[in-house]
Amino acid sequence: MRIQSRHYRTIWPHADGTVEAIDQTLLPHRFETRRLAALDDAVAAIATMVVRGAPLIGVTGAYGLALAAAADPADSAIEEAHARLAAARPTAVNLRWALDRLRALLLAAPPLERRALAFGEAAAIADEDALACEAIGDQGAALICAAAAEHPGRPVNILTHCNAGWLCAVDWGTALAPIYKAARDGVPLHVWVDETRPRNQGASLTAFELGGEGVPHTVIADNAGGHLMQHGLVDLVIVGSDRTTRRGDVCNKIGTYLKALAAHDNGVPFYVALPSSTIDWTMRDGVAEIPIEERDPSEVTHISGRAADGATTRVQLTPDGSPARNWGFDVTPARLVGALITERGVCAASEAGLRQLFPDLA
Ligand SMILES: CSC[C@H]1O[C@H](OP(=O)(O)O)[C@H](O)[C@@H]1O
Repeated sequence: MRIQSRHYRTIWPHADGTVEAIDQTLLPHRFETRRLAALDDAVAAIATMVVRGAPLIGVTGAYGLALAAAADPADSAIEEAHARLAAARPTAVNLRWALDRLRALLLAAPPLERRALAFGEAAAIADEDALACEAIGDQGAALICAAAAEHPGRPVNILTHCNAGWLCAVDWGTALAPIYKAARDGVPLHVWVDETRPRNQGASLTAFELGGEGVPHTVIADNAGGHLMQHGLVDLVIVGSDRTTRRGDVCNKIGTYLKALAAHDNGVPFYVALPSSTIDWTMRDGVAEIPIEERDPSEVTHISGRAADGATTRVQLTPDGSPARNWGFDVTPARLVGALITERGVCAASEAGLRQLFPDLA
C-alpha cells in the first residue's frame, strides 16, 4: 500500500541476505524501517511488536528461520530457531503455521541447499499472503456494497477494532482490505476506528493507514461502539483474527468480544476477515483451547505519544503501586459471528462452513 505515493510491503528481503521491515512501534509519527540480519533480530522484532498482526508475524517468522538457516543449516539449529520464534508470541497461529511449513521443507533437504530454499519459501509465503488478503478484499467488498445498497444517500458506517489493515499483513490486510476495495470502487463509506487500548493499534496504525488511503474515518474511545450501535450509527463491524478454530470461534485483539456482544444485541452484522493460514484446524473450543498472550503490565500503566515539541514521550497513567494485568486477546464464540470472510469466499462461522470452503485443509 502507499506511503507518500510510494508502494510498500511491510517486509521485504534484500540481496545481501538481510530482511527489512517497517517499524510499527514508531508509527504514526515516524516512518522508519528496521533491518533484520539474524535470528535474534527476528525474534526481537516479533516479541516487541516492531512487526505485528497474525499474517505478518507468520511471514517474519519464516524469514527468521531463513536467517537462522543461513547462519547454521544443521537440524539442531533449525529446531532451536523454530522453538525460539514460535515462543515469541503465542496466540496468532500463523506464526507456528509458517514455521512448521518451513521446518518440514528444510529438514527434508540437504543442509547445503537449506539457505536458498528457506528464503524462497519465506518469499512464497509472503506472496501468498498478499494475494490472499487481496482476495479477502474482493470477497468482503461485496458485503459493503450490499450494505450501501440498503442505505442509499449516505455512507456505510463500518466499525473496526485494532489494526487488521495492510500493516498486519504483507499488503492489503484482512479486515481493512474490503474497505480499501469498496472505497476504490467508489462506495461511500466511513470507518469508526476503535482506539484499541492498551497499545492503541487503532488510533495509531489503522488511522494512519486509512488517512494514507484517503478513507474517511473517525477514531473513537474503545467503549463508544455499543453507544454508536444503539443509535444506528454502525451498519456493520469487520475485524481480523489471530486464530480461528475449526468451528468458527474467533480469537482477536482484546475487546473484540465486547463489540460482538454489542453488535448481537443491536442486530448489527459482525464479520471476521481472515486468510486460511489463521484457521487452527486442531482446535474446536476457542475459549478453552487458545493460548492467550499476557503482555507486560507497563503497556496498561503507561502510554506513549507525541509531545508538543514533537518528541515521543511516555507517561504513567496509574498511581504508583497499582497492579495491572494485560491480556492481549479474547475469544468471540462462533454464535456471535455473522460470517467469515476468507480468500475463497464468505462462509458461516461453523465447521460445516469452513469445511465447505477448505475441504483440502480441513
Ligand atoms: C489479522 S491480525 C490483526 C490483528 O493483530 C492484532 O494483534 P497484535 O497487534 O497484537 O499483533 C489484532 O488481534 C488484530 O486484529
